[in-house]
Amino acid sequence: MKLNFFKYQGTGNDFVILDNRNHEYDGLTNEQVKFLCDRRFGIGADGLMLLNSATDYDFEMKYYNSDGNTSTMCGNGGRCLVKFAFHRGITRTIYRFIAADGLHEAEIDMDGTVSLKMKDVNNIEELNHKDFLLDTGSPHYVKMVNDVMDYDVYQKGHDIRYSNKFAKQGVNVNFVEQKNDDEIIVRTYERGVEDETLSCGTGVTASALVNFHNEIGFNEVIVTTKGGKLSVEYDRHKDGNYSDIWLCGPADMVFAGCIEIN
Ligand SMILES: N[C@@H](CCC[C@H](N)C(=O)O)C(=O)O
Repeated sequence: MKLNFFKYQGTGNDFVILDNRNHEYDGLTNEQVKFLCDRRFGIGADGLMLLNSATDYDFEMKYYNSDGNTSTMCGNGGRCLVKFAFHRGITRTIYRFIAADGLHEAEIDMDGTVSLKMKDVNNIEELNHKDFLLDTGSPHYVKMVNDVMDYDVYQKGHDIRYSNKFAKQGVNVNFVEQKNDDEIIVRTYERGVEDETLSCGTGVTASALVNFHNEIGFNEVIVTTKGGKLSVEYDRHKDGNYSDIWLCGPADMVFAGCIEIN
């Protein structure tokens, strides 16, 4: 089968995207997804997305990790898919699309920045004063550390991800250093890639929520990742819940091509 693909990246979190509005790629197998994401034998990416058509929405986002399995929400992927939809002629002031965790809204700014509204977050489990567990569309473990750039993200991330508590469902593991009240650095070990990626949108969101600077009301946290900067805006409520969470940053096409797969 010949496949027309598009490669996008959002702060270095990279994705193969297929336009599946005419159901051309409905039969894609997990093995084929794994092959397409392979950095040596395939195109190379952290994940693959299908742009599906959807009644009542602008489109549907279907997400696969690079291990070939479908997964939950991907924040950087969602932002890239909105830019892709725009490039494919779906132009909206506010996009409304459906993903594994429900409805998302998104906007593309004049400078090309894509802002994506994430699901509300109601439960943050504080394991101790440095370790937290929450779901921002995908499950995330957030660990506050010092000198995150010198941290062994692969080994420590792997240890937590494969610990008894998470062995079955898996978890993404974020290591976070606080720079200022409203600035953090985040490195993430991603489930389904089973390695560190340059950036993880749902992980950046989770890390920013844990690091609020205003206990009640509006917060904006600037997040540095290995692949660039993102910002996360949100409202924190007195019951500790979060709403109006927006993940904002660049999302760009890298290249497009055609590949033959078995
Ligand atoms: N890179 C993503 C997260 C993708 C899903 C994750 N690997 C999982 O399986 O939970 C992001 O930008 O959020």
